[in-house]
Amino acid sequence: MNFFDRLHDRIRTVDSVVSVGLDPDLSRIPDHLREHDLPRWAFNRRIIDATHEHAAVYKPNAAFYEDSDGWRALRETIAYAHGKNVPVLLDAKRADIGNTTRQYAQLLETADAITVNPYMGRDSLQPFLADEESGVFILCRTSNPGGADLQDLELETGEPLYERVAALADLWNENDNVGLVVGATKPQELEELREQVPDLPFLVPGIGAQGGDAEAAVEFGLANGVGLVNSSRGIIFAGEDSEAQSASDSRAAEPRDDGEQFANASGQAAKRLKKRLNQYRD
Ligand SMILES: O=c1ccn([C@@H]2O[C@H](COP(=O)(O)O)[C@@H](O)[C@H]2O)c(=O)[nH]1
Repeated sequence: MNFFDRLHDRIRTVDSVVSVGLDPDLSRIPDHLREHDLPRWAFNRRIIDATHEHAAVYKPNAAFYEDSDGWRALRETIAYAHGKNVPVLLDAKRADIGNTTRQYAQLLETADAITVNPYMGRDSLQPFLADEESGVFILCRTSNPGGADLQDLELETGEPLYERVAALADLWNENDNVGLVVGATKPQELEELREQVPDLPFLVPGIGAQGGDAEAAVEFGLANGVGLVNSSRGIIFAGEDSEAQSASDSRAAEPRDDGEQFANASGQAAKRLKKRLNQYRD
């Protein structure tokens, strides 16, 4: 079954378009998990237990796993997410010349979908595009301020570069497996791109910590009800405040702190986000 059909089913099952970003910054993982063999895996497992009922996908960003323990943690994380029936979109932003990009495409043997960088052109994406079962999200108009440096450049036709990327992505979508990455910090561009490519689902990052527009993310991010709105730090580190509060409470009174409030807080944050985004769904 094609990735977007699987995603459609998942969205319907959990009534959610929330992509839970698994970016386990080691400096922010709760202290009591640091003694584990693989702290990032210990952290992610608890986050998955707490959030899976609200997750349309998990989106680990490869940047947080690019070392030997990290790759082990990522493998465990993906297998565990699959055990909960949640697809995994690996935010890896890959692509390279032919033989190298074929190596990168092997990432799709474990993940269900991947983000790729279109800068090197079609041949650099070919092995991803050819994988009919997997989803391929092409960076189009990213959420960061510097995204304008190249993506907004006006071509000789008058269109900005990101619109050309969208047009090419539409052309390359021969296997119905292509989506676009468009930041929630760019609501106007989201709207224009939705009009330009009505059938391509978007992955929309940039709400929460980056201050993007959640309503526009839903209104324009979904194609025929399928698309994803991502939050990473806003969900997985939602417990940082409550951990601090609980530490000061336990100094003041007695009690118990099993150190797991961060997971409960992430579950609550995912549930709240799902509810908020669902207000804007048809
Ligand atoms: O344009 C883009 C493309 C990717 N990202 C990634 O999404 C998450 C966002 O994290 P938050 O903590 O919710 O801000 C992160 O992995 C980014 O690398 C993006 O933000 N913008």
